[in-house]
Amino acid sequence: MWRGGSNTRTCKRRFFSSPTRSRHHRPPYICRLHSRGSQHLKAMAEVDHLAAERATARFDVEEMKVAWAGSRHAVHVADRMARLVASDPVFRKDNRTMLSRKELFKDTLRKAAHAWKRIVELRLTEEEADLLRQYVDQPGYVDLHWGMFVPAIKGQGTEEQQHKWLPLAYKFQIIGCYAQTELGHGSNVQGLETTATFDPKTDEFVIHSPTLTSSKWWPGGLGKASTHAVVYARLITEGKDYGIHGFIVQLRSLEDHSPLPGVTLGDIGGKFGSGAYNSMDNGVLRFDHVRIPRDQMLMRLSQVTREGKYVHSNVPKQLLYGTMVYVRQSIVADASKALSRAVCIAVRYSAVRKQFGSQDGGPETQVLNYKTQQSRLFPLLASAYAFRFVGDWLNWLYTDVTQKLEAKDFSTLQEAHACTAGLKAVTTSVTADAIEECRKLCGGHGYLNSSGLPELFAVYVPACTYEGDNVVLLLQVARILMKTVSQLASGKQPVGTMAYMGKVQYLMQCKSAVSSAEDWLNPDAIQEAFEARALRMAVNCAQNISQAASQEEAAGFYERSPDLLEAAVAHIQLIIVTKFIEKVHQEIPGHGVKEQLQALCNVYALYILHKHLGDFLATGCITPRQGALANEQLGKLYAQVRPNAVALVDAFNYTDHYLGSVLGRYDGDVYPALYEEAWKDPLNETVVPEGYHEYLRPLIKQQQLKLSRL
Ligand SMILES: CC/C=C\C/C=C\C/C=C\C/C=C\CC/C=C/C(=O)SCCNC(=O)CCNC(=O)[C@H](O)C(C)(C)COP(=O)(O)OP(=O)(O)OC[C@H]1O[C@@H](n2cnc3c(N)ncnc32)[C@H](O)[C@@H]1OP(=O)(O)O
Ligand SMILES: Cc1cc2nc3c(=O)[nH]c(=O)nc-3n(C[C@H](O)[C@H](O)[C@H](O)COP(=O)(O)OP(=O)(O)OC[C@H]3O[C@@H](n4cnc5c(N)ncnc54)[C@H](O)[C@@H]3O)c2cc1C
Repeated sequence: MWRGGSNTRTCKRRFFSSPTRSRHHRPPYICRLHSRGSQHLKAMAEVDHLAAERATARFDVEEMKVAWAGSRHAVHVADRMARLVASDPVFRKDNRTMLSRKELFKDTLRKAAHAWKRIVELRLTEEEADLLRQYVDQPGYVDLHWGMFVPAIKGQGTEEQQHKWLPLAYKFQIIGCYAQTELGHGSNVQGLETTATFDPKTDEFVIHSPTLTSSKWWPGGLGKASTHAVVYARLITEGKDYGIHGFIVQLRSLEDHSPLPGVTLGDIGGKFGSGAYNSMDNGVLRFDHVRIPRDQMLMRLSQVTREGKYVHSNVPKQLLYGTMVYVRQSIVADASKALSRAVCIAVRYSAVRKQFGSQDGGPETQVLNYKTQQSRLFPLLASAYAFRFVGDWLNWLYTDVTQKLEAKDFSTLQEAHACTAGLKAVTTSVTADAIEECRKLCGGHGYLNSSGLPELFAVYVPACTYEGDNVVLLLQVARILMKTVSQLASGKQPVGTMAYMGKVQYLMQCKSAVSSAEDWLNPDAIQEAFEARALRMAVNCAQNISQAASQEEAAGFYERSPDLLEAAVAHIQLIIVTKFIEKVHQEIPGHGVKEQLQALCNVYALYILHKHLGDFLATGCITPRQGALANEQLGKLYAQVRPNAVALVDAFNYTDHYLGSVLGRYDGDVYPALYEEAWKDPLNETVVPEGYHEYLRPLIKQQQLKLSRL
């Protein structure tokens, strides 16, 4: 009966109804856990398997938390919001990868509604509410509502339009998304096909999808949740096409959520990975001559009059792309969060995990002590800090540019575009690769969903594509670099992050003075090498483009685009290194904090130098011997980081709930957690699997019969 009987009865039922039998069949460790109950679990949680690691830290972790978060206030608020989420059962997420798409989506709606309820009940500030949503940690329509719909109206709507629409959005009386990308075009915004044709007879725009490829495709929150969208379409009036503009369009009834007449919409289907980004309803949308009032065109930058006359305000057209610039800078800030989560898991687990080295019966070696593990992991730890600080700086730049734009000063628009596009591209590419590297650093267990790493990777990796494909964005940076190089001859001094190019005479011929490994600890030596490499790569590209005299400049750019990509990366890496060096030069309170950040800054810079040694050598910035010295110094820095590694990831201040990883647990008690987690899998709900009677038993019986006939 037990073995051959119903296989749908659950283990849980059996365990409680027949303890003797269940104990016999249940894995021994689980029996022990259950018999001792929560008291035993609590006692286990009090054991800190990483205590010895924490004791070796040579700096004040609490002060490092402040340096990471930006202020004592930021640590405090983040702490409070993280705990609020972690202690609320509605925000449970450990079962997420086992939910079907429909269950996952409903769970997302539930969490979003509950988060909103808590935000209102507790009267949370905007800062607190943003953090609460971050710690809920499940992509959903609210990200696009707050992250793109509201900013698009703020940035491109007139005062009047903001007055009308923002209060509705703030109170969730409407839910909005950002509908730009189409089936046929994403990167090429100017190639979008949806039309918005003005009809002066009725004072309306007619929104239409003329082709299959003009179907809106990808917008998050569109598929099932949004009632409204900011739709990007070609504005046509008086028979003329004025290019892409934004329009607020209602999609669904506010009574029963059904699509409005002429609107066809739905979800575009399952995406990469289990759980992961499948909580988001990325959607498809088609319009069949849908009419909207004229005042639903976002009219801050340009207007259409009652008579149908097109009027463009005296502002750069690129302001239309403002929402993307805003989100790109947020994505840079987000990169350090995703990367630090992965690194936190990999560092803690590497300190717990032991392999080899106990021939004489002594303890095995912690894998974190292997030099190869350190050389793969510590640069990622350093990158997490580097991205954090460059993200803070980018946020400052964005705020500064926004204030200048308000005052009709457009001089820094190009700088904002180059920095947001380039940093978005580099930080997301590195982070996506780093999460996968952290998975490998955790060996086999990293491949389990319960490690948290597969889901983190699957959620994160589309960041390399959305908000601008990374290659397309780097080519934008390259174009600006080429423009800057070409202006050098005319004596125009570059500004902002391009200012170093003004030292062209010096940087084109300078030779590094480094003569010992320690010399690479000098920030001036690092800065000079990175500046010379970036400038020489850009100038080489510019020369190669202009030398192809038979070609148009655009054709030369096209031909040289792989090299241009590398020049853009070099320029962006220089910005990251520079901002890290500037951060370390500041006053940083707390015992040993500055020293640790100094070490991480050097790790970051010398790791990039080592990894891209070819660039540095090919451009003649340093000699092979100096390259070898940099690598020698890097090894010494890893040894310096080693005793501080666990404390450096503790400084991220992540709760176990937010990390969502049995390998990254704060207490390092990894093995019981892994073991317990396995038994939660739906496959383990029955001892005999579904399908046994259909497929396994007949197979085995058939073979037994054959054997018995022999
Ligand atoms: C929702 C997020 C919430 C919170 C954020 C927090 C964290 C984020 C976490 C998760 C994100 C969650 C979900 C993701 C949602 C994703 C949304 C999307 O993907 S929306 C769609 C995004 N689409 C794109 O990014 C398209 C990319 N393409 C472009 O931007 C343009 O087509 C491109 C710049 C490539 C080309 O533009 P084009 O007009 O064709 O011109 P050209 O290259 O010739 O340039 C002309 C001129 O303009 C300058 N320029 C270009 N862009 C900008 C800009 N943005 N700002 C300023 N200036 C710009 C360019 O340099 C050139 O100048 P010159 O004439 O040479 O001087
Ligand atoms: C998870 C996710 C969420 C999204 N959310 C939204 C949303 O909310 N709203 C929205 O409007 N959109 C959204 N998007 C769409 C996203 O913005 C686009 O997918 C993105 O801009 C890339 O465009 P594409 O898909 O057209 O890529 P393509 O441009 O077709 O890229 C394909 C390949 O061509 C290469 N390529 C393209 N152009 C060039 C060039 N000029 N030079 C060299 N190589 C080139 C790219 O590097 C890439 O390798 C989302 C996408 C994803 C994946």
